[in-house]
Amino acid sequence: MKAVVSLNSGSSSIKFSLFVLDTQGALQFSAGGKIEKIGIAPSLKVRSVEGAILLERDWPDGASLSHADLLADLFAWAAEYPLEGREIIAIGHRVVHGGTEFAAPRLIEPDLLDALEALCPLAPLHQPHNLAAIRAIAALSPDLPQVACFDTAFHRDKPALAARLAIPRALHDQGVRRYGFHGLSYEYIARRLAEIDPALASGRVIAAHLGNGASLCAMDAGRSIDTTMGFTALDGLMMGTRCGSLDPGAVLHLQSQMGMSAAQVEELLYKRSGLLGVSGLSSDMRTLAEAGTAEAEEAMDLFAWRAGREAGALASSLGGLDGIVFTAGIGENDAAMRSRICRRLEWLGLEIDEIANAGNGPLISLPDSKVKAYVIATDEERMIALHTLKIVEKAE
Ligand SMILES: Nc1ncnc2c1ncn2[C@@H]1O[C@H](COP(=O)(O)OP(=O)(O)O)[C@@H](O)[C@H]1O
Ligand SMILES: CC(=O)OP(=O)(O)O
Ligand SMILES: [Mg+2]
Repeated sequence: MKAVVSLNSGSSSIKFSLFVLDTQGALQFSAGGKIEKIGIAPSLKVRSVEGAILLERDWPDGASLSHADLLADLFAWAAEYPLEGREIIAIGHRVVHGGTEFAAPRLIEPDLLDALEALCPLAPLHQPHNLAAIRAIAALSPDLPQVACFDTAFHRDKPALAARLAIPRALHDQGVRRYGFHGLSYEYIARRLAEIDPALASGRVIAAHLGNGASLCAMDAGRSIDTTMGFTALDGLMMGTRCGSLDPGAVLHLQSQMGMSAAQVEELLYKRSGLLGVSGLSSDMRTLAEAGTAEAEEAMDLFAWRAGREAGALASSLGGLDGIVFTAGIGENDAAMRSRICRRLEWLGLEIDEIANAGNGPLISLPDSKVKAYVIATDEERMIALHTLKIVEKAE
């Protein structure tokens, strides 16, 4: 039986899935799992389709373990995994930045890898890990087709204004423009919403991907017309360790008046800001929710305030709002944070159903609410597998 593997290296997690092709040619989930809390205390869990735990590991003192260290462990386990007649025909990867050139999934070739390498400075928490995984697999199985699926692709056709930064035109032409990320997640959410609530899916919806990386996407009839991340995945919402939108004057000040180098500013804004920076405690929302300190509380308040503010901006881009969909680690699991954000959107006509919200939905707005709210689990791995299959079938 043919099978496809998806690998999704996020900033704080590595998610992976094995899908098999059924007799109709549809992809069926077979097994998968994730390594989470990378950089804090990583843990790995792999489950079969029946829910049986195939592997569980914890590294309680593993703050120094890198994506590469953990991937090596994962590959060692995967090499022993009994395929039982399943033949892996391709591996698909989430590649966070496709730049101006790559707007659709692509079969990986050495030239492509070199071009994607050049984009590493624009996604330092992601792109190097994405490419390292591709190179590691190419070394282990040089003949296995690998496919790159870009997080930027879903936003490619947004209106020209939403892509432009207010800087000299020549820089836009050189690629300094707003791209947008989390596209595989938004593409999946757009499809799922069309199945769950087709009327809403054809309207004006904000999808809120709230994980360690966090962004919002304004979708008009399922297409991205605006998003909070821009040139890099540093823009927009406050995140686990990233600052989100920041006065560029602050960056100039850090460099010219406080003597920080470009590398130090990069480290500060990508790795020591966001929830971690404001709480002084952790980048992980679960830890903050249990902390009970004033700083942790303020970090969570700021997260909700910023999400409400950016949602207001996207509602303006959409010319109104019919619904909001929460997804990713925080969006799918953190009822208290969803409630805080929804209450900030009451002025748009959103009335949250606190009981449904406490049960994680899927519908978490009251029946008379003018704006609907849903919780929908994202599945970037399935989206990657779908794209990968299409590319390898085309190449055959
Ligand atoms: N049950 C939960 N309750 C609250 N927050 C959660 C829960 N599960 C995961 N999270 C939060 O989700 C975030 C990680 O999201 P995830 O989408 O897995 O990250 P990544 O962006 O690395 O893929 C962390 O802040 C984590 O605390
Ligand atoms: C683009 C991005 O921020 O991804 P992640 O949520 O995996 O960190
Ligand atoms: Mg993510």
